[in-house]
Amino acid sequence: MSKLFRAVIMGPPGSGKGTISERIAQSFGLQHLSSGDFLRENIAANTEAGVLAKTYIEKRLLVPDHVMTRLLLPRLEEMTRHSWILDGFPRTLAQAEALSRACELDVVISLNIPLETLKERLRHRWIHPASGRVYNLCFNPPRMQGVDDISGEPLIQHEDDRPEALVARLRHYKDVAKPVIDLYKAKNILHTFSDTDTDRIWPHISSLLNTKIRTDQSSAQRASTN
Ligand SMILES: Nc1ncnc2c1ncn2[C@@H]1O[C@H](COP(=O)(O)OP(=O)(O)OP(=O)(O)O)[C@@H](O)[C@H]1O
Ligand SMILES: Nc1nc2c(ncn2[C@@H]2O[C@H](COP(=O)(O)OP(=O)(O)O)[C@@H](O)[C@H]2O)c(=O)[nH]1
Repeated sequence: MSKLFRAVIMGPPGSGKGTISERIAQSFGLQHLSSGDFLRENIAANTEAGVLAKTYIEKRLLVPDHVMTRLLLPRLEEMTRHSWILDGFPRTLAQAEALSRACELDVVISLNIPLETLKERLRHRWIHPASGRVYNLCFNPPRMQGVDDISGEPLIQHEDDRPEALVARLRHYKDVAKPVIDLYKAKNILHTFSDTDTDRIWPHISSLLNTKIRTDQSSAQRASTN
C-alpha cells in the first residue's frame, strides 16, 4: 500500500495557490482542500461555524483560530484514504501548531511572487462566488466574458483585489505567515518557489512532488515486504 501524502501550499493573495493546487490535484491525484471553499460551503449550508465565520469574512478579518481548527481538523482526520494538498490553512502559527498535532506533513510549498505581478493578476481576477472557481482575463479566461463556464452564473471581482487594498493585505500576510514559514523551515519541509509565471514554477513543483511521492511510495513498499 502506498503511503498517504500530505502537503500544504502557502503564499500571498494572488500568488497562485488555488491554480497550482488544482494542477497538483489533477497531475498527482491529491485532493485539493481549500479553507476558503470549505468556509463558503459552511456558509451556504448555514452551519453554526459557517454563520460565525461569515461575520468575520464580511469584515475582511481572519476567522479566529479556534473556529478554523474546529472546522478543518475533523475534516482532515476523516481523510484516512486520500493524499491531500491544503490551500489557505494554516494561516497562523496557532493553526500550524494545531495541524502539527493532528498530522505529519511531507511538503510545504511556499510561493514567493513579486508585488507588481500580484497586483496585475488580482486586477484581472474574476470569481464565481458560489463555487470559488477563479478566472483571469489573460491567463485562464472564462469561455464567455463575465460568466462562469460551468453554472453560467455571473462572475464578480473582490473589492480587496483592488491594487490599493493589496499592499495592506500583503503586509498582513507577511506578518502572520512569517512564524509559520519559520516553523516549516525548522522542520526541513519548506520548499520556496519564486517567479512571475505559474507555468515556469510548475515544472519545479512537479519534479519535487515526483521525487517525494515516488520516494515515499517505495519506502512504504519496502516496509510492507519486510
Ligand atoms: N486559515 C484561515 N484562517 C482564518 N481565516 C481564513 C482562513 N482561510 C480562509 N479564511 C477566511 O476566509 C476568507 C476567504 O478565504 P480565501 O482563501 O478564499 O480568500 P482570500 O483570503 O481572499 O485569499 P487569496 O486571495 O489568497 O485566495 C479569508 O479572507 C478569511 O477571512
Ligand atoms: N497572468 C497570470 N495569471 C495567473 C498566473 N497564475 C495564476 N494566475 C491568475 O492569478 C489570479 C490569482 O491566482 P489564484 O490561484 O487565485 O491565487 P491565490 O490567491 O494564491 O489562490 C487568478 O486569477 C489566476 O487565474 C500566471 O502565471 N500568470
